[in-house]
Parts: sequence; structure tokens; C-alpha cells
Amino acid sequence: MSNVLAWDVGLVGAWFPTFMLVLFTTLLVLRVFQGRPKNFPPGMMILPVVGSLLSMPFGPSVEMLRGLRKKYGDVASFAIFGNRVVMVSGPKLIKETFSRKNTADHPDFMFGSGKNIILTNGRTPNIGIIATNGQLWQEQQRFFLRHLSGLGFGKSSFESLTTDEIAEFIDVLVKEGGRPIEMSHLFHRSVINVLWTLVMGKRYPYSHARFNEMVKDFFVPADFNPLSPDQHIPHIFKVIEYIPTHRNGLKSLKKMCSFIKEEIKEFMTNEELNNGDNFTALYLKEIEKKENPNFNLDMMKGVIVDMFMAGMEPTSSTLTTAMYLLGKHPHVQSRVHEELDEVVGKERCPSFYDMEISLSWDKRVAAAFDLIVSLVADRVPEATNPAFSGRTADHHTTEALFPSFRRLPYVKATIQEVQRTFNLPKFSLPHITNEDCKIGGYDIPKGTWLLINLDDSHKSPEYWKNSNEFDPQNFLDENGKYKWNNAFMPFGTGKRICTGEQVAKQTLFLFFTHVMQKFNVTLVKEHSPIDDTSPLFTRPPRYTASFTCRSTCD
Ligand code: HEM
Repeated sequence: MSNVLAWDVGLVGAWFPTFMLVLFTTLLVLRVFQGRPKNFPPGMMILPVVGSLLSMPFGPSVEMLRGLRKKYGDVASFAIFGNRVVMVSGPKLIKETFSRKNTADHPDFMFGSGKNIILTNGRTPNIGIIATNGQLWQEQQRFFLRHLSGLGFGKSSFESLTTDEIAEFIDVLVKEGGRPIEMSHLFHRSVINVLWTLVMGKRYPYSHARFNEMVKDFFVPADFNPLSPDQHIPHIFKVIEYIPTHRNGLKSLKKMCSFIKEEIKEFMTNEELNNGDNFTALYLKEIEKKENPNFNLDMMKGVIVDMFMAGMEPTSSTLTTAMYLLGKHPHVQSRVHEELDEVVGKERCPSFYDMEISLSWDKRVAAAFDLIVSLVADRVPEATNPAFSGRTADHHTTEALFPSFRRLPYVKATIQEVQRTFNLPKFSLPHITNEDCKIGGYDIPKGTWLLINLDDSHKSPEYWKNSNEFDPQNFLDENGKYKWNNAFMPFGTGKRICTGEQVAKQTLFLFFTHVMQKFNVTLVKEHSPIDDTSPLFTRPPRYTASFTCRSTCD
């Protein structure tokens, strides 16, 4: 017995100092011994080691973040272990802050760098667009924008591939004959097919087994919480798949990654697709040129996965929410029907033509001048093709250059009001400062996480006529004309604004107008309303609805 005890003591004696040393080094790496720096924004108590976790052991909830904004104003802070987080609120300060280079980086988080580790079997976390920064990010983002535009995006070919997909979708609704439809995944297949055609040059039939299997539990942003304390432990992503609480969320991520990997493998053996007019073929050609080693197969996989992850669910869930809100607000639905009947009529389908009006040349020149000035002043992303991307700091400029939806002001107001009400990315993706800087007069050290408070911009009565209701009047003036609101930023803002903004806007427009032109939507059963309890992203409502043909169905 005494021998066993002596052995135990010996073991503890050997391991304890090692354990303490490892713990101490980890905490040092975590920068946990720092409290609140001088002239740091006000906010929750920040203690060494734990940061603000004594008051929020599981990380901040939405209510806490809303409370912080109320109590401390436009710039408020807290910390998760040694990671200090600053939440920036107020449209003016948000736009000013996130148009700068020093706030344009993304930190490591699960569906950024974490999923890249899975995707490359541990080779690298820094691939794609979401999880890269600096030059690496810029090259990929530029390639993405340049080639999507080259593939006909914004031109009629994107329109025709989307309308073909919508036609198939509408067939499905017609065949249902007004029977209640479970809405959770209804738009997924069609939205994936639109993206897939751009990226891989092919679509899937609705009966494709592997495709349907992947769609069933597609990645949902709200399943991941980058503010959860465990995600702030360095190198956690290397072992995250072994942590039981993350297994479920990771399941969909892994499924999507392995589906895309398989597809790329198949693509590379298919000569017709390889020579086709699609994003993957263009990317492979860029790799073959061997001009830039940053264009390689890992990077290509990363960009493709990011496109799907960032693009599919937000677009599909916005459409799901649109149908729900119109079912709940029949007077809005009637007004949408009226405007479509009046402007588009029953004989033809809505098209990009209905998104645009011609603008006088003097206005275009003035808007182009604004754009150049803002580019020179480095207030906006180095847009390689601003004409395509419309990535300006000031949406008025974009609106003037590329006026959209003005033939259908009520429809435009309704789609934007859906996005405002749904409020999908409540705090955008987290950013991180890449040098010491100032925000709202406070000193922000390099390495501080930043949250963009879109939640406040979209919901505060300070910025909206009728902030608590679903009301398209929020985007209309007293004469019923469409009115841009500077607080509206569903795609984020500044340098890191959503790369797929234009794809998303046009996809939403076409799906929404085609379905509305042809159907009355009625809510049959509401299982759960819009759920905004997850800290960064909102979940769409769960419901069944019926689609009955209007006279324009045939
Ligand atoms: C309604 C639909 C969509 C919404 C609401 C949305 C919103 C957003 C937001 C808020 C961000 C983060 C911006 C930031 O970091 O500050 C983002 C990033 C991104 N989105 Fe979207 N998005 C949508 C559709 C799409 C589509 C269709 C695509 C692809 C075709 C796409 C691709 C991306 C990519 C690649 C990023 C990362 C950008 C970067 O890190 O620089 N998104 N999106």
C-alpha cells in the first residue's frame, strides 16, 4: 500500500510542475494576464485570465450585447479569456470604422479557419476568402469577383440560368396543387443549383441521391457561435472534432466539405466541364499558368466551399422568411401582386429589366466621380471591377450608378424589409484589428476582435419609421418612392462586405418576383417563428405553407 502511495506521490511530483508550466504558457499565449488597457472603450469588467467570463460563462448572449449597446453607446467592450472584443454601433461609425484597412481582417473562427483544417486534412487553415487576410485574401476576392462577372453574372446568361432553375421550382409548386409544404429546405436545392451552375457548370436533378443527402442537413450559420469561449482557446480547431458539443455542428460542415471534394475530383476528370465556361475551370487554368503559387488546389477548394457556405443558406433562408412574412401580412402580399401585375403584367416573367431604370448621364458621371474619389481616399475596397461589384463605401453611389428595382419600388422595399426584419447576420462576421488604431476616440490595440452591430442598425427606432413591425413603408417615402436608408447593411459594409452581394440581390429578386407573380402564399402551420437567440446569426422560421396559383400560373 505504502508503495502505491509513494508511486502516486512520485507521479504527481513529476507531472504537477509540467502541468503548471503548460498551463502558464497557454495562458500567456492567450494573453490572459491583460486586463483593460488605457483608453479602451467602456464595457463589461475585464479581468486577467478570464476576461469577462465571470459574468457570462458561456459567452455573450444577444440580450447581453443589446444591453451593452444601451448602457455604453456606440463603442462597448468585453473579453473572452484574453481576447478583447469591441462592439461598434451606429451606421456612421460602423461605415467609417470598417472602410479602413486596419479593421478588415477576420480572426480565426470555426467555419473560417476551423473548417479549412478539416478540408485540407490539417495542411492549412488559411485558404479561401473568409479565413484569409491581407494580400492572400485580396487576390482570391478579386479573382472571385472578376470571374463571376466574366461568367456572365450581371448579364443575361446569369439571368437565364436562374430563371431556368426557377421554372423547375415553380413546376414543383404547381404539382403540389396547393397542398401544405414543409418550408425548411424548399429553396435549398434551387439556390444551390444556381450557385453550382456558376461554379461547376452543372446542376443537379431534384432526384439526385447524394445531392439530396447533402441538402438535408446543410450548414446553418446559427449552429456556430464564434463568441463561444471554447473557440477562443488557441489551436482548438485542430482538436475540435473530438469535442462532443461540437460534433453536431461539425457534421454538416464535414458533409458539405466531403461532397465538394468529391465533386471537384469528378470535375477534374470530366473534359467537357474542364473546358466549360465556369468558375472552377477558370480557376484550374489560373493554377496551370503557375504565375502565382497562391493559386493552388487547396485554395480553390477553400474558395468554392466558402461560396457555398456563405452563399447558399443566407439566400435560401431569406427566401423562406420572405414567404413566411408575406403569408403573415396578406396586405403586403396584395400590394406586391398589384405592383407586379401593373408593371410586369401576366404575359411575361419578371426580369433584370424590371430591376433597372435608365439614369441620366450627368447623374452617372457624378456617381462615378464619387466612386473614384472614395477609391483614392482608400475608403472602399480595392474593387477591381466596381462596375460589377458595386462595392462602394456609400450605397447612394452604388444606387445611382446601378439603380435597381426602381421600376418596382414596392417590391424592392418589401425584399429589403424582409432582410431588415429577418436580420440574419446580427453582428456580421467578427473582424480583428491588424494594427493599433482608434475607434470613436478610443485606443484599440492590434489583435482586438470587432463586432459590427447590424442588429442595432436594423432594429433601432432611431433609424426606422416603424422599426418593430414588418412594414415596407420603412423603405418608401410619402409618395411611395423607394428611399435608401443608410442604416441598412445586411451584407455588412466596407472592405469585407459580402463578396456575393450582387449574386444574392439578383437571386433574391428573381426568385421572389417569379414566385409572387404566380402564387398566393398562405401560412398553414407555424412551428416556430424567426429565432434570433443565437448570438451572431438568426434562424429562419419553421412553418408549412400552401402555394395556390394566381391567374398567371400557366
Ligand atoms: C441574402 C444573402 C446573403 C447575405 C445576407 C450575406 C451576408 C454576408 C455578410 C454579413 C458577410 C460578412 C461581411 C463581413 O465580414 O463583415 C458575408 C461575407 C461573405 N459572403 Fe455573403 N451574404 C449573402 C449571400 C452570399 C452569396 C450568394 C455568396 C456567394 C456567391 C456570398 C459570399 C460571401 C463570401 C465569400 C463572404 C466572405 C467575404 C470576405 O471574407 O471578404 N454571400 N456575407
